[in-house]
Amino acid sequence: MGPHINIIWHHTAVTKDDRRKLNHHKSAVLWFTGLSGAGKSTIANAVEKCLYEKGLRTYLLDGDNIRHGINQDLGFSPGDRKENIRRIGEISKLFVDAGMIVITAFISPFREDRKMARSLLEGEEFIEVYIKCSLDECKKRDPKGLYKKAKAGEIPGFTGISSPYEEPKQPEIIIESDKQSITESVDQVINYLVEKGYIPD
Ligand SMILES: Nc1ncnc2c1ncn2[C@@H]1O[C@H](COP(=O)(O)OS(=O)(=O)O)[C@@H](OP(=O)(O)O)[C@H]1O
Ligand SMILES: Nc1ncnc2c1ncn2[C@@H]1O[C@H](COP(=O)(O)OP(=O)(O)O)[C@@H](O)[C@H]1O
Repeated sequence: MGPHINIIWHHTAVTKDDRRKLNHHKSAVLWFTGLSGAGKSTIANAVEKCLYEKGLRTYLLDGDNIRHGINQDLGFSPGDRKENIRRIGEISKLFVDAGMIVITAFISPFREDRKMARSLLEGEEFIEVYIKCSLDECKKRDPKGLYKKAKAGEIPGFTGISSPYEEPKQPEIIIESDKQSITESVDQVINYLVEKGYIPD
């Protein structure tokens, strides 16, 4: 018997659908995944700004920021990354329930962990966005100098260098950030949301 044995789900008087109606748009999570330096934060911020300017309700969960707060107890072992992604998945679910468009920007390198995050949400609420960028280009960009440190052996288990990144097999959106501009990437995400009926045109 687990610790949940005497805990019973309480249905709320105001529902997710009620909150979506109030917002005039659907709620979902845009789950960005990709190597360090691929452009997750840059594109996620630009997408959020665009959605905000359209008057839509959004919230951005970004790797570095979350690791300063709720996930400050976690490191980068596979087990800690799994727990990181599980918590982000649960937090995303709460925001989706609140009627918002959530954007997450985490490396989330393991397919199984992303699958678990997807399974927490309903059908079309989880939109996987693969920020595809060659490792060479990420190393060249190295916006935080982390690849340099990893190469010098100063960061153990660094994704792409000494820890694997498992590419998504069937993401809803693929952004090739080493081939397309930030503006093109933002348009691609917005067009997807409009075409699939998440947000009004
Ligand atoms: N070992 C190791 N591997 C990868 N990344 C590392 C590591 N140590 C620190 N960092 C910095 O932490 C950011 C990644 O955190 P995430 O929460 O997105 O990682 S994960 O999804 O749990 O794998 C990552 O941010 P981004 O560069 O924005 O991706 C790095 O700045
Ligand atoms: N086409 C592009 N799309 C996204 N980022 C780009 C692009 N071209 C150059 N960059 C730069 O690459 C870096 C990506 O860093 P960041 O967004 O922090 O990546 P991540 O969050 O994936 O680690 C930024 O300095 C950004 O300005």
